[in-house]
Amino acid sequence: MDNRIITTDVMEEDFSLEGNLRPQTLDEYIGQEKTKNTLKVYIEAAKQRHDSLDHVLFYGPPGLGKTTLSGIIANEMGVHMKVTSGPAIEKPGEMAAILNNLQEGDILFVDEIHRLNRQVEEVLYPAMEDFAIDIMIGKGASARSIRLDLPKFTLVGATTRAGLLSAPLRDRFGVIHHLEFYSKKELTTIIMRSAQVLGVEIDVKGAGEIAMRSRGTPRLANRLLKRVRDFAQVKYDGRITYDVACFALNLLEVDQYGLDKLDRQILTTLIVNFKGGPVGLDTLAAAIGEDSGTLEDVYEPYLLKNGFLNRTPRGRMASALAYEHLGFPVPEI
Ligand SMILES: Nc1ncnc2c1ncn2[C@@H]1O[C@H](COP(=O)(O)OP(=O)(O)OP(=O)(O)O)[C@@H](O)[C@H]1O
Ligand SMILES: [Mg+2]
Repeated sequence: MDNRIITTDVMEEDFSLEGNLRPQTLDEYIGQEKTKNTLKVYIEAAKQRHDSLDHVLFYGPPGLGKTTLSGIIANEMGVHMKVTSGPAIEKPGEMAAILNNLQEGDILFVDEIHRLNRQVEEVLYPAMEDFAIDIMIGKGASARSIRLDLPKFTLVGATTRAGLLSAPLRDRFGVIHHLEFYSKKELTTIIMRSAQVLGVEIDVKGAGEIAMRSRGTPRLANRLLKRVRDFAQVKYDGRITYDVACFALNLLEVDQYGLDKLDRQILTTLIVNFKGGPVGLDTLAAAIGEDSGTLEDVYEPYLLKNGFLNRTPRGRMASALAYEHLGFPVPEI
């Protein structure tokens, strides 16, 4: 169970937040400029032609705004959005029913689209390409397939693992966008906006401090903001300043780089027990009492991306930055 405050998974407390904090229009959506600008053009063009939008695929790490963007597209196009997810649809018939119930121009949002099973996925091929589904009627020798026309709809797919998407499915998306981690400046703007929505007083330095520790991820920025707000309310006068943000985030043990206790434990173990590595994934996982899959998928990516950890053919190694950040002397090479 991943119950760290810095998890990018959706936590229960996020639900009450996500509704109001989700931007509704492209102009309210902060960052991802390239994606935003191209989407703007496609939406405008489709609207001028009174046509539906091309199928869109968003991929990138959790909590960066894929679901949010999909909602914005529906909003800007003035159409309905039906939401489902890869693991939720088990049978081809279920997918056919969903498609059949769409109206002209509607958006079908499929989250975790890489988790659709093969047969369900195959229903999507003709649906995306020809706006039709093939349905089998009858049994045995008299079985035949009939083609059912669908309204022209837009499929918006989201995935955190683009590599797991099959080629035939990927090729049917006209527009593919990779969402990037947000800069500190963008996250600061997002936090200022969220604070306004929540009715919390905050200054730019306070927002900046939360932004710096949010791992480039808006979901996390909003969650940390909410936690810091609680401290501000109980321990201070309710206003979030730099000092209040530092105080609260230090108590939550989320440091200047957004690393938490477990991240630091991984690096410390690597440095102290294994002389900085290289050490195999399994050995390191056993030393910190975690399973190696979780270590690899959940904890490692952020450490790798930010240069605390290096992956070599002989195993994991702590970087000079890791030594410095944790206050160990950097070894001579
Ligand atoms: N560009 C943005 N500006 C402001 N807030 C944002 C932005 N992107 C995301 N958020 C906020 O971050 C939260 C998470 O976004 P969202 O649910 O869209 O992420 P996601 O990429 O779909 O994540 P997952 O992969 O876990 O489904 C939302 O509550 C939303 O309010
Ligand atoms: Mg989502």
